Amino acid sequence: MTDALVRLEGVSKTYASPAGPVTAVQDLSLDVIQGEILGVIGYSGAGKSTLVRLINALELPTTGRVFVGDDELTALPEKRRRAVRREIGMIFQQFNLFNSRTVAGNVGYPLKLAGVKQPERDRRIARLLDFVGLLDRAHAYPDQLSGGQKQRVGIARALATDPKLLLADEATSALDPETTADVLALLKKVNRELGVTIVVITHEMDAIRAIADRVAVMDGGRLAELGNVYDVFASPSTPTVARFVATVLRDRPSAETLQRLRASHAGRLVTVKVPDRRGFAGLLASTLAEHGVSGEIVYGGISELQEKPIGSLTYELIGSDAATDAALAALRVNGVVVAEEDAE
Ligand SMILES: Nc1ncnc2c1ncn2[C@@H]1O[C@H](COP(=O)(O)OP(=O)(O)OP(=O)(O)O)[C@@H](O)[C@H]1O
Repeated sequence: MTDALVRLEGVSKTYASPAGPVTAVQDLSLDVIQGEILGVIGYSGAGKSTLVRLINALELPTTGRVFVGDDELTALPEKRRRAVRREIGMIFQQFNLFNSRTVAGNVGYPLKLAGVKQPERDRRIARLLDFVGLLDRAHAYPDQLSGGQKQRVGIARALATDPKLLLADEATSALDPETTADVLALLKKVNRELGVTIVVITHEMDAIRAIADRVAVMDGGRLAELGNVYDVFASPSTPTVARFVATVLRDRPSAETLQRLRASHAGRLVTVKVPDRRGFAGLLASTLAEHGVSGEIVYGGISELQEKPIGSLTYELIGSDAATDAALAALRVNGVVVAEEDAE
């Protein structure tokens, strides 16, 4: 295989259900590249969990092929598939810790299963707990820990057997925003310092924005979009993707906001996308001035994604209709993406 650690080729999964067959994943082809953090996002029912179960060999596809490393899961006997599964780290929304075992006991469990003996086991547990910042809680029990600490234990346990691949299934969905940020930062450290390839399954675009290199958007079991996170955020190609992006960037005024803006601004409301290049503000100001149009920012903002600016600004433009049209046309010619907000 090339630089893909996971490869899905034309994968579909159909479940039998009392109401008839349900196709959870449909004709999905996707590579997870060695060393990347791939975000997989989609609304509930989009097929994300099924995708996880197909990658970790808990399910076999109805059609298509799945490769992990050099193994074609779809061609392996169940016993060998189980061995591949043990080499994949998993973390879950509900942490899935043993409440009757200490933190050290939870982290050491996969090592015990793998036959790692004392004192090597203790050494590895200490190293893992140090990595996730919980060395001082080794003897605590899960119910003495916060949600974020529990997920750190989950991450340490998932790393115990030195996996090349970590699957995080809604790993931060049960956490508050601050704790989510900490856990995402830890996942990034796992990726950058240990070289572990990570697939982050989530319905939260914020998580994708924070750590993913690329994002796959699933919609109705299909791959709606796959690309570099900045590109997908900057130019979403389908309405589903645009809705996800809007949840994070909140860069276009909502219908209610627009109504309020209209009540206090009589001019034409126009939103421009902030491009990833310098000189944009100057170009905008000079183009408007040339056409005798004045502009005032009434909504929007600029933030950063993958160290590049992203966002949009809504202007109220005041000038004659003809002059405003000419100014907008000139901006478009110069590559500025301009959208006139609808009257409603
Ligand atoms: N074992 C199963 N038997 C029957 N239908 C299933 C089974 N597992 C999943 N489905 C159906 O397949 C579709 C995709 O489910 P899946 O759990 O993969 O989506 P998801 O994106 O992970 O959603 P959520 O975020 O709600 O978990 C849904 O319509 C679901 O009802």
